[in-house]
This record gives sequence, structure tokens and C-alpha cells, in this order.
Amino acid sequence: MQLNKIPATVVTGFLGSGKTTLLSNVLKQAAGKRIAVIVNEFGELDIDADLLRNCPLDCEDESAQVSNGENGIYELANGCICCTVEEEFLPVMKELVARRDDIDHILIETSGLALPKPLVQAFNWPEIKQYCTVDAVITVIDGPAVAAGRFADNAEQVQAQRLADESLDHDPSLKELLDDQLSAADIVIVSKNDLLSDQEREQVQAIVSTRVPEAVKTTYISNGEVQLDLLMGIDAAAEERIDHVHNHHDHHHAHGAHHDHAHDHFDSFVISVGQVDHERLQAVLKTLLSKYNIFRAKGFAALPGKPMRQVIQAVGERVDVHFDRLWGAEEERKTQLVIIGKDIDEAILTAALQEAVVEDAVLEK
Ligand SMILES: Nc1nc2c(ncn2[C@@H]2O[C@H](COP(=O)(O)OP(=O)(O)OP(=O)(O)O)[C@@H](O)[C@H]2O)c(=O)[nH]1
Repeated sequence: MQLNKIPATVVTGFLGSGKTTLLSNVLKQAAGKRIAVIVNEFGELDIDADLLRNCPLDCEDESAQVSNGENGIYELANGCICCTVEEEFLPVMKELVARRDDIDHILIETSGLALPKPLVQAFNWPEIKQYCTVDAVITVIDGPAVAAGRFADNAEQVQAQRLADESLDHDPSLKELLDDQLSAADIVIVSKNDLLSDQEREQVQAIVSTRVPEAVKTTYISNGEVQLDLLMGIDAAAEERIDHVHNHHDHHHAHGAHHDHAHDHFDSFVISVGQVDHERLQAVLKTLLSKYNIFRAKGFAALPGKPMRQVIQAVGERVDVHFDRLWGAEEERKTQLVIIGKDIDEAILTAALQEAVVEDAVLEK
């Protein structure tokens, strides 16, 4: 019966576009609703799950009891969700289906490099389809990055008049990824509205409108702030029409040969060093972000003498930091960063970050 299906919201969008920020806002607003969250990350550190878990809300949320996932949060960390649908996603979905009486809604954050289509198609598997439906696919796009032409083809770049900015990667795989993520959208969220000028907003709108039908609404938001009923209860049943959605990457799947996913073209690794000097780390990061093709860096820094760990978020060349929580008594204080980019060398980046490390001798005073 259609009536009792659990609605699932799929949140997709490129690396650093603002998916986790949006999700944590949704979770804050959804107090009282029992929400199971599935998070998939490209890097091996489960930073998003960790940050979501720190939302004050879900500690008391009943979803804490509905699943084995701590606080109702399931992490799918073994690779990108669109390639591991069968091994990773389906088992979790089956588990959630088995506990369906305790779940009001499922929220899924895909990795920034994932194609939403294979995931949405999984909702047509009989075991899932009977009990779950895709309420909506929400595609989050990074307003400033799109306005700057990062995902544009040549014609659009000329339009965006940002060809002079050589730090941007106008790589076709990024454009295809944006196309594929937008083609599946029921709702488009343009994030980081606070950083957009009116002119940039128009540029973004021009790019979005060529890729989504008019019926798909676009909302501009800042810091994940959006009213819940704009995102949930859409009842789009996206799985019903997903087979007809065109994807650049479709033919690769169809031929069944090597899966040429967008993320095959990316490098990703985790760099782990000791405690670091804040200023030095910032300087090193800025240099690395401008010198290399790094799309995303995120993680935590341990700063000597600071009882709290520092969250580091870099998207493009922009770095944001804040302290999120106290280090645990038993927790090793180290600095860890997931780096995702193209043609980047782990040894070179590790050596550079080592330069920000504060030697033990100094720590002892
Ligand atoms: N100024 C501004 N910053 C934002 C906004 N939304 C997100 N950010 C920042 O952008 C960075 C990335 O945001 P996330 O929510 O982690 O992005 P994500 O899409 O989950 O990233 P991945 O999971 O790595 O793909 C963080 O530093 C956020 O604080 C916004 O509306 N305005």
C-alpha cells in the first residue's frame, strides 16, 4: 500500500556544496520525527557522520533506538554509494525496512561524487519498493562555485566571464557530474546565497535553468537554513521516473564494462599528522589550495594547549574553521585531513602539512 511507504529524501550535490550543513539544519527542525540518516563519504574519515552526530538534537531523538547506527546514523564508508548500491546501501535499507514502524523518514546524504540515479533506481528493488519511496531528490549546488564557472562548458565559461581565473578546473567531468546530479533533481538548492552577488545569482540561475525543467523549484539558501516543508513531504516518487532520466554516465553502466564514474578521475587520501600551529596550518593550506587542484579538504586539527578540536573545511580555495567539541580524555590528539582532488600527490601534501606540526619538545615547554 502506497499509504504506508516510508519517505526517503536523497540529498546529492558536489563536494563541499553544503549537503551536511543542510542535513544538520533539517535534523534540528525535525525534532519529534524519527529520522534515520544514511551518510556516504568519499574519503575514509567519517567526518560528516561525526559532525551530524554532534547535532544536539539527535542525542534525545528516538531514532537513537531504532537502529544499530549510532544515533540513527548509518555510515556507508566503503566507497561511493552509487558503485556500492548492492553491497552497502541495500543491506542498510533492508534493515530500515524491517524497523519501519519506528521510522518516519529516511535522509540520505550521498558522497559529493556520487550519481543519484543508481541510488534512486535501487528503490525499485521489490524488497524496498514495497515499503519505501523517494520523497524527493534534492540537489545542492554551490552558488559561488557554479557562478565562477567551475562546472561550466566553454560557452558557459565565456558567459560567466571568468576564464581568467586559472585556479578553476574547467574539466568536463565536473560539468557532467553537475548535469547528472541536476538531471535527477526534484528540488534544487543553491547554497551559500550569502556569498552571492545579484549578478552571480543570475549567472547561477541561467546555468540551472538550462538543466532542469521549469517545474523543478530552485531555492537559494544560506547556511542550510530552509523550511522543512520545502524539502520534506514532496511525494515525488522519484523512483517511478528515474529510468527515463538521462545521465552522461549511463552508457558506461549499460556496457557493463569498467564503470567510468566521475570519481575515477579523482584522487583521495587522508593525511594524518600531530598537533599543529594554527597560523602555520592556515598558511600551508592556503598555499596548497592555490597551487594544486584540490576540490575539497576537511577534517580536524589538534592545536597545542586547546582543549577543543578544530574542524577544518576547505572548498575550492576557501577555508573555514571552528571548534566543535572537547577532545575526549582517551582520544589521541592528532590532525587529520581528507583531501580530494586531481593529480595530487600524497607525499608532497603530507610533507607540506608536516611543516605546520609543533614538535614535542615545544609542546612540553
Ligand atoms: N558562507 C557559507 N558557507 C556555507 C554554506 N553552506 C555550507 N557552507 C560551508 O561550506 C563548507 C562545506 O559544507 P558542507 O555542508 O560540509 O558540504 P558537503 O556538501 O556536506 O561536503 P562533502 O560531504 O564533503 O561533499 C563548510 O565549511 C560549510 O560551513 C552557506 O550557505 N554559506
